[in-house]
Amino acid sequence: MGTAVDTQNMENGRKVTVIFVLGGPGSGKGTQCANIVQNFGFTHLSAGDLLRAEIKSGSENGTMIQSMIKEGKIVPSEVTVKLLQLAMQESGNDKFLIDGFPRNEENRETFESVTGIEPEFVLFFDCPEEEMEKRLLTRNQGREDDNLETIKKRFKVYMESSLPVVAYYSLKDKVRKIDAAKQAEAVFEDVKAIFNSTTEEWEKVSSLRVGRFSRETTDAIGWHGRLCMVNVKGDTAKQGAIYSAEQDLWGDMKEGMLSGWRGPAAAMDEEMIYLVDESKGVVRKYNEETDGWVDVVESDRLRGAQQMAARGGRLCVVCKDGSEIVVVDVMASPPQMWVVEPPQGFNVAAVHVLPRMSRT
Ligand SMILES: Nc1ncnc2c1ncn2[C@@H]1O[C@H](COP(=O)(O)OP(=O)(O)OP(=O)(O)O)[C@@H](O)[C@H]1O
Ligand SMILES: O=c1ccn([C@@H]2O[C@H](COP(=O)(O)O)[C@@H](O)[C@H]2O)c(=O)[nH]1
Repeated sequence: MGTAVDTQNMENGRKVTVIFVLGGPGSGKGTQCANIVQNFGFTHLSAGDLLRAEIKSGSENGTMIQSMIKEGKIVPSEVTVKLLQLAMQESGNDKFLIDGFPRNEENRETFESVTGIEPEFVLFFDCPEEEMEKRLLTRNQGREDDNLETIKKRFKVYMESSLPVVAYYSLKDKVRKIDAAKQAEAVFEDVKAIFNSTTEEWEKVSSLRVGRFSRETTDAIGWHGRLCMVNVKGDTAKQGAIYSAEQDLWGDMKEGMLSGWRGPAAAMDEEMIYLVDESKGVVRKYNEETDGWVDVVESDRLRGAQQMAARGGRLCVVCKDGSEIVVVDVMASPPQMWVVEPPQGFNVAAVHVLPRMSRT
């Protein structure tokens, strides 16, 4: 394990991420940790589960741990920290949810000083006592401590010893509080929002089959939750593939969509794909049912179109080497077109349409 000397959050030379998951007994920590593991690639280490496994293993500490758990008391820090360290080393992962620990200030100090690890943040499940009591009494997992007498003791220890740990991290702005009284699915929506906003990482998706796509210039367009990619925009032979984000699957692009992809393209609000046939100066839209492209409007101005953005019923097409943008209002009947020139001495390098662009 790392030490607190000069490395932080290092374990055997690798950087580790630790999130403490705290909350009262029965607040739903274990339930949500299972969801997080499935969605965000963490390893779940429940301190309580590790202690219970230690009892079962017949270790010399087993009897002491068992009586502490029965009384709802906190097992000495060195025992729990050792079990956590070992589990981290054995896991092979570098991202851990440590559930139900630290339970008091001494646990926290021991963990930080022994491992040199500080949590990325603390996920705190806030739940009223009556709700937690109801959940524990109906948990039905054969736990010796899920009886009213021990539950009351656990609540007392939680209030007196565990909440100060939450307060400590709160002062460090590390607490992410969750309303845990909601239905489990709704709680997970809130949990997801926290993880999505804090884990700024690229997630790997399934690979495109090797050789399917040559590494030429690629157009990639988001459309109905899919990503449509072609490797050449113009009139020449090209390859196309479609990735479904929901299924995490790549598939072939339909023949008509691919063969008609003859210039810059853009999806209007992810719904309708438009393109400009750069050699003919024709705006077309894609019809999924017929797998064909339908002419919308034609203009010499659009010949040689290079880039396009679409939003709010309008297309902005970069033409003439960036010296003009042709705006096409495809919602008007018939479609309207006008030219916007960049300031004198400037050329358009890229075009994006911000959400506030309106149709009026
Ligand atoms: N949001 C929820 N609404 C209703 N029941 C829930 C909810 N979340 C979990 N439960 C149920 O409540 C019980 C306790 O949940 P869980 O074991 O996840 O809590 P915990 O915080 O890990 O408890 P402990 O600290 O005692 O280990 C379980 O039976 C679980 O199925
Ligand atoms: O860090 C810890 C975690 C747990 N305990 C003891 O185990 C029981 C059950 O814990 P759960 O988190 O509910 O599974 C708890 O009441 C403590 O007695 C501990 O001492 N230290």
